[in-house]
Amino acid sequence: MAAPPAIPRRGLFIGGGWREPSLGRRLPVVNPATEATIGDIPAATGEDVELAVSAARDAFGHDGGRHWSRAPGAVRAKYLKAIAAKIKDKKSYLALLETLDSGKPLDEAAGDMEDVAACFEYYADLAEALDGKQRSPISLPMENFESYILKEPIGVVGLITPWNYPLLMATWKVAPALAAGCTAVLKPSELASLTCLELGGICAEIGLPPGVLNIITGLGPEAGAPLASHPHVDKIAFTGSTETGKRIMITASQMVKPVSLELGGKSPLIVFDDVDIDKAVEWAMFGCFANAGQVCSATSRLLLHEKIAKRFLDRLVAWAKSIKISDPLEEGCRLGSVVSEGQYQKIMKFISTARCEGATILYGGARPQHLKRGFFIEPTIITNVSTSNQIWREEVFGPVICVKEFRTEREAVELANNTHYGLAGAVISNDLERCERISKAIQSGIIWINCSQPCFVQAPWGGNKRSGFGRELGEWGLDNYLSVKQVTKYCSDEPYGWYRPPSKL
Ligand SMILES: NC(=O)c1ccc[n+]([C@@H]2O[C@H](COP(=O)([O-])OP(=O)(O)OC[C@H]3O[C@@H](n4cnc5c(N)ncnc54)[C@H](O)[C@@H]3O)[C@@H](O)[C@H]2O)c1
Ligand SMILES: C[N+](C)(C)CC=O
Repeated sequence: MAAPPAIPRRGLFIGGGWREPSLGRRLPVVNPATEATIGDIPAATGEDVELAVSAARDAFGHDGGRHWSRAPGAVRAKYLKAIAAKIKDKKSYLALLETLDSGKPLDEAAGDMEDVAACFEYYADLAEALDGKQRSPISLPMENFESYILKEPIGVVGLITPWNYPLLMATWKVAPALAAGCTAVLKPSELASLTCLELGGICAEIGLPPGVLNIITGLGPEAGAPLASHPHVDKIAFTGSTETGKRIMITASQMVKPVSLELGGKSPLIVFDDVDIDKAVEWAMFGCFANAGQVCSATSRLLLHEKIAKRFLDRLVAWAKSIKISDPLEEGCRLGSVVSEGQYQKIMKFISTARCEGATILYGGARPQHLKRGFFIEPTIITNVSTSNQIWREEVFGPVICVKEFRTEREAVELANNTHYGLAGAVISNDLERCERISKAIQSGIIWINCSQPCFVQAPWGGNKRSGFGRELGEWGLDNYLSVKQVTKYCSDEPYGWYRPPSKL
């Protein structure tokens, strides 16, 4: 087992340096796998938000934007590549910090750090390519006019992120925002901020111009809300719960401020009767038990064809029993703790409500007996679920899967769409035409065929319905931070000729 590193004591990262929070307050960092307090983070308030936004605004306009916002994309790409290189150098250390902070298995945290570096590299390439996309001409129906497009950074952006993939979710916003030429204030979740603060250290090491990225930690209402409502923040990009997303949208609407929202989900996985059962079971497990089910796109509603349901569930229970649940630093751990005591209590309440509403806890539903401390929950499989049950309707954000059977393809699609959410969906079948039909019929932003959860930086990510709007990743992720300006030129020597010239006296 890897030896835990000392937790660095960081300040807020503002204007390229570290600052103590204005009110001098700090929040404890608790390792959810041991319940021990291992450090603390600064608790920013409105005063700190002011400083961070002002630093970002100065950096945006500094020297007429020549050093950042109006610099060639190739200049910004150099910094993004340098950040990626540092992330790679520090991968093991950052993964350890992420695990200690969030409870996720060390193998998963290491994978996240690889994805973080890849995301910075990807947006470095898009920043470079942006230069070639400037002044792209628009074809017009009148020859005495010429028009072209400028893609400009939106300005100062507020980036508010959750705890489930702390550095990765921050990177999905920071990398494209910086690639576009924006300057940013990042507010990570108070439940897991350590690696985001380390990103501040990396920015200082590589010499990112001061104020281009500012990182303020603290509570949502105290640090996130003033950022969302700040009149000098030009856009808010938010990932988190649907409830907080609604609040952000209301606040932003007062200033007609653009928002992009990546919110919760309750995604379906449909399994037909023509599949290799063990292969499908593994995807069902990965779809809902990876990261202890704390995944926005978790396929937490499992729809099984009635012909295979019994066999499938027997195998699912057998596979679930074999998951190594342990301290997330232990080698081979596949289920760590959930992020906090609050999240543990919330998940347990979902399970007890499911039981009270008549559902069956087929497997799990409790703390694993061999782990006396830490916020661990067994992988939990719930059957006899009705579509009116809370466990069917609401996002649990824990290692809990609920199951229903279906007879026909139509019934499967109806059940899949029986949700206010629309982030993702998955189908497993050997009939690829059927998979294509279902891909079109499910109302969500992402569909997986014969798998669940793989995520690539090149492909768009985002939801429909109450899972939010806007798309991150890929070129769509860059567009989130660009404003499109039309420039139209009159290019004839002739007068326009709409009005008669005044008669000469
Ligand atoms: N769609 C996606 O891509 C995606 C990805 C990851 C997580 N999520 C969702 O995130 C949720 C879990 O994350 P969470 O518990 O951190 O969500 P949350 O909404 O509680 O918090 C998210 C962030 O918002 C901040 N915040 C809280 N109240 C605020 C306020 N009033 N004003 C401004 N900021 C405020 C928090 O401090 C945190 O930084 C789940 O619903 C999950 O599905 C979605
Ligand atoms: C796509 N993923 C799993 C990294 C983030 C969603 O919570």
